[in-house]
Amino acid sequence: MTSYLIKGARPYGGDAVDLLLKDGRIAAIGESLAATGAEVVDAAGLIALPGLVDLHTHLREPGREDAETVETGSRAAALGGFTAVHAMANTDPVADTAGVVEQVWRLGQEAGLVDVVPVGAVTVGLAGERLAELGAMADSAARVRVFSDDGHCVADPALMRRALEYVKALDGVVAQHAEEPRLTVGAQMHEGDRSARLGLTGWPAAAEEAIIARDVLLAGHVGARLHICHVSTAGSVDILRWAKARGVQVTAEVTPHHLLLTDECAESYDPVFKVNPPLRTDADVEAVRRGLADGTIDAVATDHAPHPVEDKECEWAQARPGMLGLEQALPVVVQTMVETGLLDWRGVADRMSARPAAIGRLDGHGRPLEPGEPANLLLLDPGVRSTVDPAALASRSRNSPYAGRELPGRVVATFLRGIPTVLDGKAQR
Ligand SMILES: NC(=O)N[C@@H](CC(=O)O)C(=O)O
Ligand SMILES: [Zn+2]
Ligand SMILES: [Zn+2]
Repeated sequence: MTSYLIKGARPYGGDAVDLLLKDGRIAAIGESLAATGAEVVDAAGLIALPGLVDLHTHLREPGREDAETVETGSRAAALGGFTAVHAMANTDPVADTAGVVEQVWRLGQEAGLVDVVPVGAVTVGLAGERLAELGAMADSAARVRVFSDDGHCVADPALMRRALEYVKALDGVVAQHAEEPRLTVGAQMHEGDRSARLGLTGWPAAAEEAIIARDVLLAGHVGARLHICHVSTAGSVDILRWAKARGVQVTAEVTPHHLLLTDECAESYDPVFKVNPPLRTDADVEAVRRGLADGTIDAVATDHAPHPVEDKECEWAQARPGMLGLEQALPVVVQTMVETGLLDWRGVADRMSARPAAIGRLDGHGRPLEPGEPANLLLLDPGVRSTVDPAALASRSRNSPYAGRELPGRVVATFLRGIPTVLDGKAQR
């Protein structure tokens, strides 16, 4: 097995050191380490961070391989600096049995670019009626710990309570797509002055906040872990802060797009900006940034949602919701959280690696850059700014909301258990 000597990298943006990667682990960190047969990687000026962990990725396989596959999504993830991604369950067939989650897990191992960790559906077929085989998925080779009907809300409160009781026994977590469906019938964008003026049906903030309020009460009552997907409103952050202060075991994520973009994007009527939950107001963006900075929101998760051209290059109302995120997640966080002074590099590592790994109960990911730890890490050039070209992305789909935008920071290399999945900005397989 080849070993690698990374020369002159700056762990967490600190002083330059060498890192020796051997047998899948960080063998040594120090000044002027001897190469002794290791392949040398010049990392002068580059920041080293633990490999990123995504709690929320849509890889579309099985069923929509025209939009993405486990392999193409894994490549996009590695290029974004990720070493593990959670693959959402809203595939076709739905990942609601041990058989499907094991298939996705195996495809991830075969691609070999990131650890693909399947999410199991909460209900059979995401239909919201009967619980899926949560225990069988947890006991399978895929070792599922995160359960979600994402794309749909587990709207029935009695079923949600039952799901929380089951996952508690499995040391799992329910990741809720918080959307009260009766309040979002036909919804197209954030409900406010703009939706009224544009003549698009609104998705009120209260549809998200009502479910979060309900579910933190249920999680507190049951004593189970609850995770809130893609938090998008200031009111949601307030409710989470209240619930955490009361000791409820709730965690939450925010997407890169909700940290950067607002409902102003809908003025273009370009469906690339159509997403669930919708892009919100400036005040909401400010609130989710502050919530991420103070830890009320635990993690950044991409909600990478590839869609083929025919589902996105059409009329707004006909378009499917969702946008790409894996390859630009770190640059967006650098722009919105680091360049604004809201997070330092250790904070980025915490919100994009350590905490998501802990929520997903992943061994071997989210660990600090220290000798003896698994060699899952990335090297970032913080000084480079580049303009996003959707045609150059590794994803099979092109629906990036950042097309034509200049963003800071470029992932130069990613290592998975000591082996480069990305070098010189290029995927290694
Ligand atoms: N975010 C989206 O707008 N779409 C997601 C589903 C989801 O995350 O709710 C998708 O699967 O396309
Ligand atoms: Zn969702
Ligand atoms: Zn999603």
